[in-house]
Amino acid sequence: MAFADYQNEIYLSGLGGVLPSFPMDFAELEAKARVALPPSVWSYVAGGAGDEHTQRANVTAFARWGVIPRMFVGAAQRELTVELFGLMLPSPVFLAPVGVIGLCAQDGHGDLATARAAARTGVPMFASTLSVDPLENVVAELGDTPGFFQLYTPTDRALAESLVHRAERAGYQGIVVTLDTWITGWRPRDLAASNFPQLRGHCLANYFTDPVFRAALSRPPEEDPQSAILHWTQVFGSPLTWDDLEWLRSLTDLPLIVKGICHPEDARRARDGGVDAIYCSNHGGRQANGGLPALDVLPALVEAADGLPVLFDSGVRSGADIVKALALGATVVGIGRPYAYGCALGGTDGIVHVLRALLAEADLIMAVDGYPSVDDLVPQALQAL
Ligand SMILES: Cc1cc2nc3c(=O)[nH]c(=O)nc-3n(C[C@H](O)[C@H](O)[C@H](O)COP(=O)(O)O)c2cc1C
Ligand SMILES: O=C(O)C(=O)c1ccccc1
Repeated sequence: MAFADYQNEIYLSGLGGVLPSFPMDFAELEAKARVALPPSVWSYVAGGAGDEHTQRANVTAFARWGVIPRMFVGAAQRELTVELFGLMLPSPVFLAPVGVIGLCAQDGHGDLATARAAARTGVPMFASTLSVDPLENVVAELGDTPGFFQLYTPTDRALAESLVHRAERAGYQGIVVTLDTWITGWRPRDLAASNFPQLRGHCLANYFTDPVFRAALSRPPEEDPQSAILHWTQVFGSPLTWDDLEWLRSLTDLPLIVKGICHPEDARRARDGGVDAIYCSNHGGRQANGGLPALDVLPALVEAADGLPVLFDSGVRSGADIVKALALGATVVGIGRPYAYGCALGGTDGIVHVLRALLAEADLIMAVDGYPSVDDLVPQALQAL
């Protein structure tokens, strides 16, 4: 079934008198999620660093590129499958790690909702360290769809090892180490409301169930959550240096991906240090304001990665954005806030809708513009505006 078929499904349902239950564009999705989410979750998810200039720039960067239409191509069938670490993925997108996705679902189990959406669409899930449900329970919902575990490297190396080995045993297919969030960026929306979900004990299940984390506490988290939260603040983030890469690499034989890379020299060094993929991202502008849009650094990173896969996220809001990121060299493209909003509106169904809508649009652009496969999406398919 082609991704574009979602369009036919929607029109056919309309002929039967059934209108779509979910928004068809990002602006409406965001507006409805704002109403659906508790204010504290909304501000955490929607907000970013500083005056959110970088967050907006991530989005507007896409508008500076245009896809050049080609005719007489006859792109009746499109090929959107991609290969990543020997896995055949049905589409070139993935669900980026979103730490509070658990809180976005009406039932408070958004990590499970995301895993079920991944299972239904074949879109891989990158499961955050910060989840409502433990990583073992999340991967159990994925069926045959691959899961990757995103690690926030704790200061306690034994805890890092424990988390990675749990992820391996549970069946994750790779480890993503996020480098840009060992400390929290300056986030005015959250500061104004003194709102930081983890400090209220949310999304800490992976720590509270971890034997190494628990061994460091004098009383278990179930009896004394405040002390457990305090301990979490002490171990959460480690300011890694290049000297730590060898240790990170030694933690697992699974594919190792480093997230938050924005400089070609960092991509080269990570490559030399033995990582399996580079993940180009500025964390959706949540960490440091005043930075470059992630899309603008992508081409140089792809060149520096020298054949290693390059994962990309930050600012993807439409199928057109997916097409452009692929053309600029991304191997796979990460969806962030849009699926959190889908989760807010309809749990698993809402996330499945967001993914299907994004993929249908990408597929239809490839059909209309004459780029029948992901391999045809090269920089020459775009013109800078
Ligand atoms: C609410 C929220 C929580 C996030 N939590 C994590 C996380 O736990 N780990 C991580 O590596 N990235 C996290 N991210 C960053 C995303 O993986 C991704 O880089 C970002 O959402 C991309 O920007 P966009 O959503 O604006 O497209 C989070 C993003 C949001 C919006
Ligand atoms: O909110 C985030 O983006 C996030 O991933 C995070 C997690 C822990 C501390 C600070 C930020």
